[in-house]
Amino acid sequence: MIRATNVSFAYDEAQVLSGVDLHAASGKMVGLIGPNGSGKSTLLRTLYAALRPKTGRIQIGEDVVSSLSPRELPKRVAVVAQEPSSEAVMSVADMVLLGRSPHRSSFHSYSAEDYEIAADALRKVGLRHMADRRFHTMSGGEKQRAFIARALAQQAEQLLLDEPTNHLDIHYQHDILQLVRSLRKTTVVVLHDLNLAARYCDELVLLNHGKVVSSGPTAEVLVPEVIEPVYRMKVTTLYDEGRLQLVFRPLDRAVSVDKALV
Ligand SMILES: Nc1ncnc2c1ncn2[C@@H]1O[C@H](COP(=O)(O)OP(=O)(O)OP(=O)(O)O)[C@@H](O)[C@H]1O
Repeated sequence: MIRATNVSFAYDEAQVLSGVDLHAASGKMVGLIGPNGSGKSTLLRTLYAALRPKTGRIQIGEDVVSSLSPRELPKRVAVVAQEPSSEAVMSVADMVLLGRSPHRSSFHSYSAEDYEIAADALRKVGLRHMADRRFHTMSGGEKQRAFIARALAQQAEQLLLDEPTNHLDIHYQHDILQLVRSLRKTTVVVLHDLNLAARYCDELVLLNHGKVVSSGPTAEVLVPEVIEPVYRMKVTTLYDEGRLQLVFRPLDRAVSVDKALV
């Protein structure tokens, strides 16, 4: 379980989050959505204690996140963040094995079980055949899948993902989110694509200007009257094989300028 209660955060003087609440129940997948700059990544960083909120509280299960030691935290929470492209010369297998670091004791090498878990994680993201490749020679999409494999190898019950479908083609966007969903971990995932959010998330939290505009079951948040003013787009909802999908159209500029002048 992950719970953020009344979280506020500012970079220097600039207030970025104000009184944000988020709850991901055990085994549920919660999507964090909102326009550019609305505070999604900042909120995610507070969830894994990379940033300390000015006010409010973050709980992972029964524990306040700031009380977890640097060794305990990665056993509880695995993160796939927006990473700067790494030029580190290591094999894909070694990169994924890093996910096992929190589980091995200091000065001990990886166990046979660690290698098996890392191999299994690579298999799950479809990269087992690339285990010996140099990580820095992989494509953006392959790197992204390797980062997800590293998070899987961590075997944490909580999973935090910041735009995990970045760089992935349409097949792997769905493939990765299907995989994440099948894991039944407690997941908070930042997504820009509202149709991916519609398909894979149990619940959504919609941020705008650092505040929660709407939260709850996916189909209750993804309604035109909520989405249109936040994204400034015309939205039509439809059901494809029983699944909610959204179709977007730019607002008529003339109409929106007229409205702004009224
Ligand atoms: N390190 C930083 N120092 C100062 N301001 C920052 C920093 N990181 C982010 N910001 C600002 O905080 C606000 C929220 O940024 P954040 O990255 O959390 O938004 P986001 O919703 O994830 O955006 P995007 O969808 O564009 O990735 C933005 O105005 C951004 O410019």
